[in-house]
Amino acid sequence: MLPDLSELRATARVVKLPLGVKFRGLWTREIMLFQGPEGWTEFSPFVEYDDGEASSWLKAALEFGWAPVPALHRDDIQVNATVPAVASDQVAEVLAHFDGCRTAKIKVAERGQTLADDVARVKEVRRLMGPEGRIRVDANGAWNVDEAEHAFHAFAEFDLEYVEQPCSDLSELAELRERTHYMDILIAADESIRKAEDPLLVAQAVAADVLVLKAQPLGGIGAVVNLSSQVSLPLVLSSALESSVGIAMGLYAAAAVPELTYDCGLGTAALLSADVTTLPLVPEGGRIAVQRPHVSEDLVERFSADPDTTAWWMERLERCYELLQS
Ligand SMILES: O=C(O)CCC(=O)c1ccccc1C(=O)O
Ligand SMILES: [Mg+2]
Repeated sequence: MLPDLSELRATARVVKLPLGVKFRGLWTREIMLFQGPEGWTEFSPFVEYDDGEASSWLKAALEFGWAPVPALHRDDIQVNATVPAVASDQVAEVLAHFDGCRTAKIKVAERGQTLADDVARVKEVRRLMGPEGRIRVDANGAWNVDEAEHAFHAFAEFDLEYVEQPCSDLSELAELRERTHYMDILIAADESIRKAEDPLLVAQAVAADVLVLKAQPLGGIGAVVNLSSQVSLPLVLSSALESSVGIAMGLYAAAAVPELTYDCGLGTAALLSADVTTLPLVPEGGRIAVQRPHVSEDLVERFSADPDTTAWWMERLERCYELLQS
């Protein structure tokens, strides 16, 4: 049962949060928040996503605000530092926001940059973290198979934990995996899962070694738990660059899956330069406790979006709500 649209409209708030560094081409993050009986919840599909895709994010938001969370297997989550595609001389400053994280995920293959830029950034992370640091990279599907294979060789000396979404298509991932098998670098699927009609089919294809799951795009914590029970590959719960409210949804999803072998990508509130709580859910000692943040009305007010942006989100909410009802 969905809450009434009138109830959603009455509690909906739209905020625009600034980022400390550019991420995914963005300097600000637009987010709609609701207050349900279970607490604050977040609806924040990126603005360019169509209503079909965005409606899964709404389903997730309504579940987190209006339904109790499932049974939990742990009360804190080990998270990775997330390093955007910054210049190598900015890496130390970014890592400083991720207290105690033993794992770092580095964005690579950003448009307008070269493989040499990526290698320099990865090299700097390895230098700062030392040999024990666990380092993964995320190409967001930007390479073709040849480019990806070339990049794997360029990264060979850095002892990567895995490469996330090196190519966009599942068939490319499968071919790359076969070609580079001998190198012992694992491949993780992210967009392949979160943009799929049926994530289960993707999970079962022999194209990846690790699955990246995001609660909002997959339709919520229940959907993540359901998927986790049907796959045997290791899972990494990750954020979609949310406020601490959306991060909380990810933390509960990570706590609700039976097994976690890798650190989760849920430290990204550290990339925001403002949040809707005075106690952001950022890593301490490499971990974040599973909890809902205390949302500050003052901060919601201070970072409220302008009326046109708010109206645009209200209309998006109505269209997505209608899709969920049909
Ligand atoms: O996994 C992480 O470390 C952080 C989350 C992240 O990278 C991300 C955040 C927003 C949108 C896409 C992605 C992604 O993993 O590609
Ligand atoms: Mg990714």
